[in-house]
Amino acid sequence: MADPWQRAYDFAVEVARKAGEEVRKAGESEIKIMTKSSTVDLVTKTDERVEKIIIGSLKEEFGPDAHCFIGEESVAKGEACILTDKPTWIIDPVDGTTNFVHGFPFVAVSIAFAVNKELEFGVVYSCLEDKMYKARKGKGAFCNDEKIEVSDVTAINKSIIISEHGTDRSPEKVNKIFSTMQKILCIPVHGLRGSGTAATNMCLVATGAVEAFFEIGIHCWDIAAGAVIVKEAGGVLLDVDGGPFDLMSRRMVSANNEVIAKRIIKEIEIFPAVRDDAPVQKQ
Ligand SMILES: O=P(O)(O)OC[C@@]1(O)O[C@H](CO)[C@@H](O)[C@@H]1O
Ligand SMILES: [Mg+2]
Repeated sequence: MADPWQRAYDFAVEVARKAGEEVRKAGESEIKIMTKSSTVDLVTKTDERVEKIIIGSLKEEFGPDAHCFIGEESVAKGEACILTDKPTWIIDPVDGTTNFVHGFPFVAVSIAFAVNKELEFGVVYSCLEDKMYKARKGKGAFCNDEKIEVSDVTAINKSIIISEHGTDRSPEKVNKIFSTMQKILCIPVHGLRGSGTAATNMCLVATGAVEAFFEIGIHCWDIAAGAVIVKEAGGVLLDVDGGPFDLMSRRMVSANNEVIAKRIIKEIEIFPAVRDDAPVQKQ
């Protein structure tokens, strides 16, 4: 049977490339920085403009009401962040906005597509490196059209692990994050890393450059596309407590295999994160 979402998948790759070109160009001129949830949660006009370009292109191609959208900047402006059974695009126009404003060379456009709450495909365009990562459910994962696979390492002490520290700098959370990192570092692992973009971090798991990436505090738009890419590259996704991965929970361990994932999970100090789909508190 023909793949019902092939056209959408191919179009997502085109749109991600176009969006990434916009981000790349915008990085060459002066960037006006604004903030969102805290003084270190940065956003720029480029994030907003590129999200509009992506959603506008998808609506033009598939019809204005055919699909639903969850976009980082639309949610920041008050749109709902609820994943239903309807075909839904999950978009982060600039993953790694802090990197973007500083010229730190990892910035990604992340576009995923879910139907019946199941991720069908994901596209991550690491636009400064010009690397197009993509994966379609059941059809493997690719970087610039070359098949990619997770590493086959099962020894945690031969691994590189990625985590990030996020934009919530409350001392209790920062303490838990660094305490977890310290424990993992002292297992010891070969190294700890962080690119500053969850989407790119997941692609690094998918290519086998690192064994795992975990984080509490990420959003669905940071990881939806990467989740398909990791899985299709042969990796695993789990919750930070070892339970099943839940896209809206803001907690995730992605790894090359369950042995590595479960060894990391032993060390993770869990702290609360408000779900992406939690009802918005009225003031
Ligand atoms: O706002 P942005 O640039 O899309 O989010 C960037 C980001 O670094 O924030 C998360 C929280 O630490 C990351 O892992 C995520 O990818
Ligand atoms: Mg992001």
